[in-house]
Amino acid sequence: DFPPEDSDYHNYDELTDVVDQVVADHPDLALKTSAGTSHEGRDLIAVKLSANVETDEAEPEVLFTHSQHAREHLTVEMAVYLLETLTDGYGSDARITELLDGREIWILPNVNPDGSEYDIETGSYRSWRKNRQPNEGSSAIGTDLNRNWAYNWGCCGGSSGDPSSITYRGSAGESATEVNQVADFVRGRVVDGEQQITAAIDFHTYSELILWPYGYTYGDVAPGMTQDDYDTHAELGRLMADGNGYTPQQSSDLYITDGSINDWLWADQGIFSYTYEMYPGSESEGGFYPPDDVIGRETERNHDSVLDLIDYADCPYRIIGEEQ
Ligand SMILES: NS(=O)(=O)N[C@@H](Cc1ccccc1)C(=O)O
Ligand SMILES: [Ca+2]
Ligand SMILES: [Zn+2]
Repeated sequence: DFPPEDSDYHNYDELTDVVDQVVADHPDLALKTSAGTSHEGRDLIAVKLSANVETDEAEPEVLFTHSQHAREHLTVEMAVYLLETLTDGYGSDARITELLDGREIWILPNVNPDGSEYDIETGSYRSWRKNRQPNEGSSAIGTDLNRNWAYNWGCCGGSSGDPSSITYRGSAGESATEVNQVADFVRGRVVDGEQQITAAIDFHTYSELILWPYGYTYGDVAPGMTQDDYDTHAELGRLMADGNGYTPQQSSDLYITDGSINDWLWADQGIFSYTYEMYPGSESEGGFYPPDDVIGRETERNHDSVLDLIDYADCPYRIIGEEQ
């Protein structure tokens, strides 16, 4: 479990309890389903939020994923914040009500539960990042989920081929159990040939950044990314950064990565895709393990920015004045 001084963080069982409570309190707005099972057998929880949640309505869909990286526990708290705020606010907050009436929101609050539990199981943090899947021919455990997505996998020096590296890309795209199953979940949202999810945020810590694709190349435009596509990503990224004070940039401005979720969501599925690197801005402010007394402030900080993404999900190109 978490160290006693950080008891406000949710371990996997406590997260499950929160999900079950939210669904029990709001059965017309929240539906618990599953994106599959982790390597060690934990449920990859998926929660759908929408008015008339039992019905698959013709409404734009949005995807939020959390905790690809095990030690980035504040991202699970971000999911808890969204689950509670978006349901409790329905009927009282005008903007939340409007968005739940016209959108279908998928929250996957922990896509690497094995890694998260491993990081805290001794009561002292292990700085674990990867999943807990063994690697054939090596004693080193784990794949970096955010280098295992199958668009331009391993193309460009943005990941490692060494199983002991913390950025190990796996043996092939989607070789990681959790990546394969979340990718299947997303592919499952293609209805009559059209991907219903139009926008996504993958939550990480830390550095206070909003990142958009591509990560595999320094170029703004590249195959599958026109100038309009790029400008739309950038303008929506900048709008969201206005709301939370993070720094907006193309992810390759940080460093080149290959096999990231953002590149796959955009290039393979046509989903406008972002990474939020949450608080803190630096190692000196707590790095991957900020104290639990910042959870309330640093999750609420993203309230307006997240609602902006949900708002624009009907047609992200609106933000550059295009219909497309
Ligand atoms: N959370 S982090 O410290 O691992 N940083 C992320 C940053 C990142 C996220 C998405 C695309 C490119 C880069 C990473 O996957 O390296
Ligand atoms: Ca609905
Ligand atoms: Zn991360």
